Amino acid sequence: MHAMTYAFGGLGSAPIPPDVQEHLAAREARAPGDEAPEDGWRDGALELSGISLSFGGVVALSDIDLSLRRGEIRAIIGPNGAGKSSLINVVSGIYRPDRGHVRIEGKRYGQVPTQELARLGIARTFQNLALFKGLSVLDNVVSGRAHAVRSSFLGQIAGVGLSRREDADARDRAARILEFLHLTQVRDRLAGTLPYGLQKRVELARALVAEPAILLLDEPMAGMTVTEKNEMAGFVRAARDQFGTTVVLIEHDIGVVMGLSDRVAVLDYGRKIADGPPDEVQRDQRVIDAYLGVAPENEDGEGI
Ligand SMILES: Nc1ncnc2c1ncn2[C@@H]1O[C@H](COP(=O)(O)OP(=O)(O)OP(=O)(O)O)[C@@H](O)[C@H]1O
Repeated sequence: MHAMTYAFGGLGSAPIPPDVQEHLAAREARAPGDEAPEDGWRDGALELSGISLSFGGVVALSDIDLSLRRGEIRAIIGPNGAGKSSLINVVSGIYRPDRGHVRIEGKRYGQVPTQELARLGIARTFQNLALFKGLSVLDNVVSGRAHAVRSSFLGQIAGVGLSRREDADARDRAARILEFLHLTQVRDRLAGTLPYGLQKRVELARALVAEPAILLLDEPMAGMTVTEKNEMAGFVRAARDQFGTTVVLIEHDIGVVMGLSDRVAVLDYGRKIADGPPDEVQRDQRVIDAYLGVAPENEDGEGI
């Protein structure tokens, strides 16, 4: 059998370490339905049913249903204030919906227990950078393993209370994720000194080192140059391809969204107005009216 490799379509490749191969094999071996299905639950990674959420008189989300297949990249798009971040905040347990529930791997929650997010297999990045700017890139990424070690993160940074085995394991995994995301060269730099695009990539590394089944990305390409966006899109796709991660992506750059996503859900004033493959969604008149503003095809019939 040939060795598994990380492939980046033109960005190079690296061998997949044995423990990651084991992780992938275990995930593949898990039969659909192993997660104690409840009333009609099938083989999805994440499901939102009838989610409604208001802030005072402002309706942020209205009766949202959303079902994610394992390993899909699912974009959530829509105008400013449409409810995209609120949706991610419901999935990550920051907001409790007024109505509806979230199912993660078949288990149903009125409010997702946010302190147990990592244990539930969910990691997220934030719209605004949330790195420890005064720590090295490596230590930032190691902090993404905090859920997996017994000692506290502060103890870990201080080098106190962390078993040598835990420390070695966390650093080893962090180093491999840094290699996966082509960040090895900057691993000892203070995170706050890196260019913005690289800091966003370090955030992705910190989320991925937790080996999440579901990755929530809130505008991971905001403020990036075109080149940085393309690189980031390549890394998100590579993570999905290599680890089977299910990705929820909030992104305003329609070109990136349409090129990267398997399916796209569109929100407008808290309602879901479309949900389907990119080519279908970008031709939906309601989506054009509410968000895209222009027809997706130019006179030559080429897509955007
Ligand atoms: N914590 C909050 N308190 C009060 N109102 C809120 C809160 N969070 C969101 N909202 C309101 O809910 C609505 C949806 O906001 P949300 O941030 O989810 O939209 P969005 O689609 O992510 O927007 P953007 O693209 O600008 O980030 C908006 O009207 C917003 O003002």
